[in-house]
Amino acid sequence: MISLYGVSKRYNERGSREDQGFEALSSVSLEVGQGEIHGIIGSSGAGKSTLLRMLNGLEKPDDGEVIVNGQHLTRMSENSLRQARRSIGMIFQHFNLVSNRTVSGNVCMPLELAGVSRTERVARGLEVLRFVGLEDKANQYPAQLSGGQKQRVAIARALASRPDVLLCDEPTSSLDPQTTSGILDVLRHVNETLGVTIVLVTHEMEVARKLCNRISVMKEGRIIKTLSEAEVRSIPAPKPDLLTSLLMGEDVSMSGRNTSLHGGQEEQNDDT
Ligand SMILES: Nc1ncnc2c1ncn2[C@@H]1O[C@H](COP(=O)(O)OP(=O)(O)OP(=O)(O)O)[C@@H](O)[C@H]1O
Repeated sequence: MISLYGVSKRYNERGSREDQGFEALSSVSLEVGQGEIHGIIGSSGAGKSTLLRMLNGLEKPDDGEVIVNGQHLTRMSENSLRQARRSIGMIFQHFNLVSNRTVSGNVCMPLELAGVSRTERVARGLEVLRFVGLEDKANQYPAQLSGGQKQRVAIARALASRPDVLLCDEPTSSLDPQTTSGILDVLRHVNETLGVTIVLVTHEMEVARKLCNRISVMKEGRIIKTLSEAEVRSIPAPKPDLLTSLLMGEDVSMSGRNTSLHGGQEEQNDDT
């Protein structure tokens, strides 16, 4: 479904000679299968967003090939690339909604740009809003929504064009743990119900662990390891912190033996 072969990207610092630029991606190769949820994880500046932007042609590599759904993005004219992008949705950390448009107006925007008729736009807009559980917010404005609701609208907007691939750039980094959990549920639902292949960039291992089939780890512009499904499943779940436990309505009394704060349940199991 997605293949990168030897992809490199160099950014030239202003005023510098070309050979003094900074290499954001160094010969990156990656295969993502149809229907997979693939995580890209790494510290700040590792090249995660640059890699993700390669997958819809927003960035052009200096070297290498990018093939998405059989289409060679690196060899396309701008016009063909615009067409190809309709089957590749994207969501962002800060949602990127248009503030003076209603929820429905935001969701229908890509369809307007693609020349879809008004009747069809309204029908598809409602369909995707229903899918993310927000049909009752169709006439509200982004400022009237919570962060989690804004991200659901962004997901609905990405789905309106019926994409094969959804690219997610830090989609939960502005959200609290409970809202994050809800957005991960929506993304799983998108993958399982619609068969959409997902590539998720995050710096939070817990987010990647919960959602992804495989996880590629990036460091200094390279993929240094790709964890298999079995390796991802074997990553231990962290013990919930106090805020998460309180938000989930769990018993966090410090006196009880089985408090989730101290992983009491596990201790009891170890004893038996
Ligand atoms: N347009 C650009 N011009 C110059 N340098 C850039 C540009 N875009 C990214 N970079 C640099 O390339 C490197 C990789 O950036 P990128 O945004 O891909 O990293 P990242 O892993 O997504 O980081 P973060 O988690 O902080 O978003 C960084 O050092 C960044 O400063």
